Order: sequence, then C-alpha cells, then structure tokens
Amino acid sequence: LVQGGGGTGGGSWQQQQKQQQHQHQRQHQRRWQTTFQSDVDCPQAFNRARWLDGSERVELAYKLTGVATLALDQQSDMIYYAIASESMKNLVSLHISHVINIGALGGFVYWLDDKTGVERITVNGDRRSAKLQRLSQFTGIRDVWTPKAKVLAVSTSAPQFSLHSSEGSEKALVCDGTTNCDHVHVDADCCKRPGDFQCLINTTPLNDATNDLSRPIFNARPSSLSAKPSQNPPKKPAKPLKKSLFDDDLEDDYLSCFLSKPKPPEQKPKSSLFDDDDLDLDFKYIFDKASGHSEEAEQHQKLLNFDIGSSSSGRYLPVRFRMAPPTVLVTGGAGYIGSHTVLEMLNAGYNVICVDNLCNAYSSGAKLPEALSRVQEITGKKVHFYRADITDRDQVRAIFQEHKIDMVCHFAALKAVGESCRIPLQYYHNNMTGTNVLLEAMADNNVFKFVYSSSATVYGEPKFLPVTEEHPTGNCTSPYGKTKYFTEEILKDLCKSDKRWAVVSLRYFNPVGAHISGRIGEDPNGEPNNLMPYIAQVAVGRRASLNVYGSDFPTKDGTGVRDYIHIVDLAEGHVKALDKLRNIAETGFFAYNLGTGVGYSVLDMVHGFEKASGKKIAYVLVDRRSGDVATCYADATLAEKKLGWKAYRGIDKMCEDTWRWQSQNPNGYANK
Ligand SMILES: O=c1ccn([C@@H]2O[C@H](COP(=O)(O)OP(=O)(O)O[C@H]3O[C@H](CO)[C@H](O)[C@H](O)[C@H]3O)[C@@H](O)[C@H]2O)c(=O)[nH]1
Repeated sequence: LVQGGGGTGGGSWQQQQKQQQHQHQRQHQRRWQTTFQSDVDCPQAFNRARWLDGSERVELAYKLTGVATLALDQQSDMIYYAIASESMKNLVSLHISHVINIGALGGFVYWLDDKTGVERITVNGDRRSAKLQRLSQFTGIRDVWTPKAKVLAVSTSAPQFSLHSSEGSEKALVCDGTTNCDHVHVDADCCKRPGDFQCLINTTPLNDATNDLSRPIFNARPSSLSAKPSQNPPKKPAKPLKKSLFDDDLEDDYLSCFLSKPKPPEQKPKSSLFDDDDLDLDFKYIFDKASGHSEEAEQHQKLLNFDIGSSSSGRYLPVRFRMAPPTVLVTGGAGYIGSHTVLEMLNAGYNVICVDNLCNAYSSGAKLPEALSRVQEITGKKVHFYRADITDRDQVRAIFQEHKIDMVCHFAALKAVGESCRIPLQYYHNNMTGTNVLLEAMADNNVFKFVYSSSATVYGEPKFLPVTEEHPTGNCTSPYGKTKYFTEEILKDLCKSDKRWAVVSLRYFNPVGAHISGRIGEDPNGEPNNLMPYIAQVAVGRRASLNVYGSDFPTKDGTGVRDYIHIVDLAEGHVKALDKLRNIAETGFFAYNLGTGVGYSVLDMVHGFEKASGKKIAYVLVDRRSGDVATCYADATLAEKKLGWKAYRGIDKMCEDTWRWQSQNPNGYANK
C-alpha cells in the first residue's frame, strides 16, 4: 500500500514540526518538491521515515508498516531500487494510482499477496504506457494493465471536496471536509453521464472565488494499455541507474494530462457510474459500478486504503481517502458482542465475514445464525458467514484463502468464569490455541491488523479506582481471566517480534443492553451467569427471582458495583478501533478500557430495570459469589483520547433497550 510523492505525510506532523520541515524543505527543495500542508494525520511510519532519502526511506516505511511507500518526485529511479531491493521482495503488485507531482508519477500503491515478487502493475489513467513498459522490462513484472479506473479526489483541510464530471464544471461529489470519507453525498443530477471523470482536489472552500474548480488534475479515463509479459526474473542492479526510469517527457506528459480537456469516452461503458438516484453511494459502490466486472472491482477494493499524493503547489494537498472499506473477519460474530459489533461495522461501511462455531449462538439450521440474519435485516447489508471453529487450522486457512481479509476482529471465546474453573483445559484450548491458529493464519496471509476482545478481568482485583490501562494486569483468579491475560501477553510479544503487527486490545467492563430495534440482544444458553440477562429473565417471567450475591460489600448499598456499558457503545468502540487501525500506519500493541467510568450497584440495576420495564424484580440477598470484588469501574479517558470514542448511553437506556429485546423475545432467538 503506497502513498506517492516525496511529501508523504500530513499536517499533524507539519504543525508539530513546522520549523524542522521548513529546514527540510530548503535542504531538499529539488529532490523533494512536495510540501506538507495538509492537516491530515501523518502515519507514524512516514514521520519516522521522513529524514531518509531514496529507497532507504521507502524500505524503512515498508519495514515498519508492511506497507510499501514509494516517495518519489524527480527521483524516479527510486522505484527501481525499491523493487529490486531485498526488503521489497515480497511485493507482488504495484498500483500506480495517482499523478499529481510535477515531473513524477506521484502515487504508487503496492499490495502484498504472495512471496513471489511483483507480478502486476495497475495504473489509473492512460498516459503512462511507455513508462510502464519500461518498468516492466526492468523488473520482469509480467503483467501491466490499466483498469477502468474512476478516480476520486477528496480534500483534507478544506471544508469540502469535489469531484467533477468530465465537463469539468459540475459538482459530482461533495463531502464535508473530513479526512475519512466513507460515504459521500452524490449529486445524482450531474453524475449520470457514464464513464469518465476528472478529479479535483480542492484545498480551499468551494466558495473561495480564487479557486478554479474547473481545472482538472487528470483524466481517469481507461485505456487499453497492456504490456508483453517479460520472461526475465527481476534483476538486482549492479549499480544505481544513472537515468531515471521516467525521465523522458514525463513533465510534458503530466502537464498535458493536467491541463488537457477530456475527450469523450471512446466507447460506452457497460453501465453508468451513477445510474440511479441513490444519494448515498459509497465509494465501493461507485467502484463496483465503475469497473464493470468483479475482478476489477476487487482490485479496486485493494487500492482503497491509501493516502493520495500531494503537490508542491500547495493547492492540491495530500489526502487520505477511502473508496471502499476494508474486509474484516469477525470471529465469534454470531454471539452477543459479536453480532452487535458486526451491525455497527456494517453501518460504518465495512465488509464483514463472520466465523462462529455456534457453541453459544442460536441457529435454526438456516444459512445464517439467527442473530446475523437479523443483523442483515436491520442493516440491509450482507454478512458472509462460516460455521467453523477457530481452533481448526484448515478451516481458518480456507477462509483466508477464500477472501482477501484486511483486518480481524476476534471475539470467539468461551467466557463463563465459573465454568472455566470446572473445565480449564477447554478454556485454554478454545481461547488460546484458537487465537494462535488465527494469528498464524493472519501472518501467513499478510494480515497484521487485529482487534482483540479483552476484558477488565485482566486487572484482577483492582488496586486502585478508577482502573486505568496502567493498572497492573495478570492477577486473574479464573482460568477464563487468565486466558484473556495470557492472550494479551502473546499479542504484546508478537508486536515486539514483528513490527508489522498493529493490535488493539479492548478491555470491556460489563456489557449490557441491546440494539435499539429490539431484534438482537443477549441470549445466554441456560441459566444466565451475568446480572443483566438474569434480571431481564426475571422481569419477563422466565425466572422467579434474582439472587443478589453479597449485601455486605463496602459500597453504598452493600451490593457489588460495576461499570456497565451499553452494548452499542461497546460495538462502536470496536468500529473506532478498526478505523484507527485502517487509517494509521502506527503499529504495536495498544490496550484501551471500554467502560463509562461510572459504577452502579446491583440494586441500582434492579431499580433501573423496574423503571424501564414497569415490572417488579423479585430478588433475594444471598452470600457473596466467590471471586467477586466489591467495586470495579473504568477510567476510559485513554480510549476517548486515542480512539475518539466515548460511551454515552446511560443506565436508563441500558435497561430500556434490554427490556425491549427481552419483552419482544421472551425466550431469546429461539422464541419457543
Ligand atoms: O445473578 C447474579 C449475577 C451477578 N450478580 C452480581 O452482579 C454484579 C455483576 O456480575 P456479572 O456476573 O454480571 O459481571 P462480573 O462483573 O462478575 O463479570 C463480568 O466482568 C468481568 C470483568 O470485570 C469479566 O469480564 C466477566 O467475564 C464478566 O462477566 C456482581 O456484583 C455480581 O455479584 C448478582 O448479584 N446476581
């Protein structure tokens, strides 16, 4: 995955280090023409790599991120060095995505696939054939082709961006200034003509009269470029090339591209880009439509996680944009937390593939487990589902073979504290071996972004409150808790051993509640272990009364105090974690508490539920349950700071939503 231009990076870095940057710019004015003027987040790797030149810089970014970054403007030889160098040997495909920088091909996208070397180049636009063929000869790359790309452009710091139709004057897409534009508003009236589009990266507000919006950056019309396969394997250069690969008429070529008036499409594409009036098209949709057939659509999807190049003019700025969402494998996706998270992920535009062995999820025997079928019904989006066990290596590998997975969100685990004391081996096998199998399959398939479903249980008995992420971990009493703790340790070791891993471990406090629709919720097998489903089942008449474990804790009413968090808040936390992983090249292990920071007692929850349901909850005060602590609640400020996430649904909402689910589904999904 590559962002082009010597100026990879963005303004957060620039803002922090303006002085250094100016110095850097002066020093490298010729070599690195691109300036850094956007306020988009600058991926960490780019920051770290910024003082290195040439292929060194590229290689460093690659090592740090597993993502190839080619930074080039006038130093196009760098492509050659980078491809030929040892550290890039795993590259199989190169996508030349974008042309902005004067005198250079401004953006290059690589994606890793296999360990066989670069095999394919794709390019957006139709003006690079000579260069690509030369690149093909130099590298032995077998296939050079041009997809029918429709190129999109977005702005960063500007309050709006625009994508113009081929006439160059009408607004096609408008998005309000965010750097992460999954969904854009499409003005269907001016998007109906098929085929070609021009990009404008508009760095100033649209109402700025000085900004000429009709000026195209380049023409993204497809061409029929193809190069002959080369028989020769890639050769390492004996010495650096004297001439640039792309030193011929590039600048002219670029300029003509930049300034030329678009030609009408040579042939009518099979379908219009925007052949309906849907005003909420997302980029994936656009690309699926644009590419006309599935392989190209799939290729396009691979190109979507990149930051687009920058220009030295200051007029066109580096942009992070996404034309289609990544594909996330969700293990345990049919469970309580999994299904709610899948729903939020779909709403956020992710493609989701679920795997679940259904050991704790209801299925009527239909293709989809009931919870996921309802998630599809609520979202109107498709979920791919595999009934499979993550401890089964072959099954897991088969899923990775079948799909191009970008990230993994791992919920699949056994979770009952008491049961884990009775059958610890099953817990260790399922929770830890399963995770190892998954991680191995990920690494084998070059997938290194992982969101882990952890728990406040890793803190053991709190030594201080609220519990921050700095609180020591590992003092867990149950085998279940230990599996969460050990897995976190494995993940930390993994991140230390290989800098490509980016892991977010989310430490949940006490998830409760249900989706507002009342269609999905918590449906435990047998007698509930946890408080909220127990209360709900008493309210609905399935159980006679609640046992309140302990009334002599040093708390306001003697009952245990916990940090209950609404399941939808929790699910949104996962989406934020995925967003972080997909947008930032930073790697390593990160743990965040997901809680509200507020503690409620057992009796608070009972009374809250009575209020929401209008039902009396019968309860009996009994002895403490072994292993229960008096009070536990989170400091969740780190998640707010780093993920931009905060829980905002309170106890009333938690109880209301649980009741809606339980009263509409008194016997859970089976509804017997
Ligand atoms: O029938 C019940 C069930 C629970 N409780 C009380 O309700 C509170 C919450 O208990 P839960 O079982 O709902 O939740 P825990 O805090 O014990 O455990 C939860 O949070 C832990 C982390 O703190 C782990 O993640 C664990 O898996 C998860 O269930 C505790 O004071 C408990 O004693 C009752 O009084 N009666």
